[in-house]
Parts: sequence; structure tokens; C-alpha cells
Amino acid sequence: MPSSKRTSGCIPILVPPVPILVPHMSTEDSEILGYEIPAGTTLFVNVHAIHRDPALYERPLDFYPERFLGSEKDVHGFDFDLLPFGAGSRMCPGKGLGLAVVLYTVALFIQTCDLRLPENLKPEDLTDLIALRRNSLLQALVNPRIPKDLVMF
Ligand code: HEM
Repeated sequence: MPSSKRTSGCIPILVPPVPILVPHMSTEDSEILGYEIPAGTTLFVNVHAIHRDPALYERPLDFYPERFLGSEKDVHGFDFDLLPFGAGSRMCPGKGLGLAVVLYTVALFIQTCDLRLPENLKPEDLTDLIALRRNSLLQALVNPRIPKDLVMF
């Protein structure tokens, strides 16, 4: 599997950090789903809605990263149903750095800490928390399991 195909599952798609892409402008007259879009129209792409569309994703609201195992979809702007970094000439120029930082941070946490839920939370509550809905705080008990002088955060 080429390395570019391995990154899709790392990115939270349920609540994309940029839910509506930066404004794009159509450069020519076009028609999308029966809507006429004249050249020069300012367009807002609602990635938040695309990533929750049950026509595109089975069980879209579930935290279910395995959905990408064996999938050919990637986050590099060619699959228009998976656009955490946008697409085209205005696509996120920090994509490589963003992917590396997310991967590094998650790997560091898993390698160096035991993560547990507080007693008042059950694993099934985790879906809401991982989805980072605005009204719920992410709560976790974090215990370093390497010597304190090696902890870098
Ligand atoms: C996981 C991390 C990140 C995500 C999910 C993300 C997502 C996005 C998205 C969706 C856009 C709009 C693209 C479009 O409209 O087609 C964007 C634009 C942009 N991002 Fe990121 N980004 C991330 C990290 C970064 C980093 C690390 C940098 C800089 C070091 C960065 C700099 C920018 C800039 C400058 C734009 C505007 C590009 C333009 O308008 O031409 N991003 N980002």
C-alpha cells in the first residue's frame, strides 16, 4: 500500500477542524445537481456536512476509523467526499506538517501514557468526546508510564 494511502484514518473527519472551506470562486459557468453556477460565484464547501452524509459513509456519526482500512480514499484532495485539507489550488499548504504533528502527538501519548476514563464515563460515552462536540469536555486520566525526566510534554 503506498504511504499516501495510510493516513486517512488519522484525521478526525466527524468534526473537521475547518468545517466550511475557505471561500472558493468558480472560474467558469457550471451546473451542479441542476443548479446553475455562473463564473465568478463565491462558493462555500460544507465539509462538515459532506463527512456526515450517510450516502457517502456507513454509520457516519460513529467513531469507526476502521472504515478506512483497505479504502482507496485519501486526504490529499482528490476524493471529494474526504476533504479535511480541502482541494485544489487553495488546498491547505500545511497538510504535511498537520499530518505529521497529529501522528506524532497520538503516537507519543500512546507510547508514554496510560489513558483511562474517569469513573463517571463509560467507553460508549467516548464517541461524543472524541467527536469534540463543543459542549462536552474531553476528560481522561493520564498517567505517565515512563520516568518523569523522559516526559517531554
Ligand atoms: C491537521 C491540521 C490541519 C488541517 C485539518 C487543516 C485544514 C485546512 C483546510 C480545510 C483549509 C482550507 C482549504 C480549502 O479551502 O480548500 C486550510 C487552509 C490553510 N491552511 Fe490548513 N490545516 C491544518 C494544518 C495547517 C498548518 C500546520 C498550517 C501552516 C503551517 C496550515 C496553513 C493553512 C493556510 C495558510 C491555509 C490557507 C490556504 C489558502 O487559502 O490558499 N494549515 N487548512
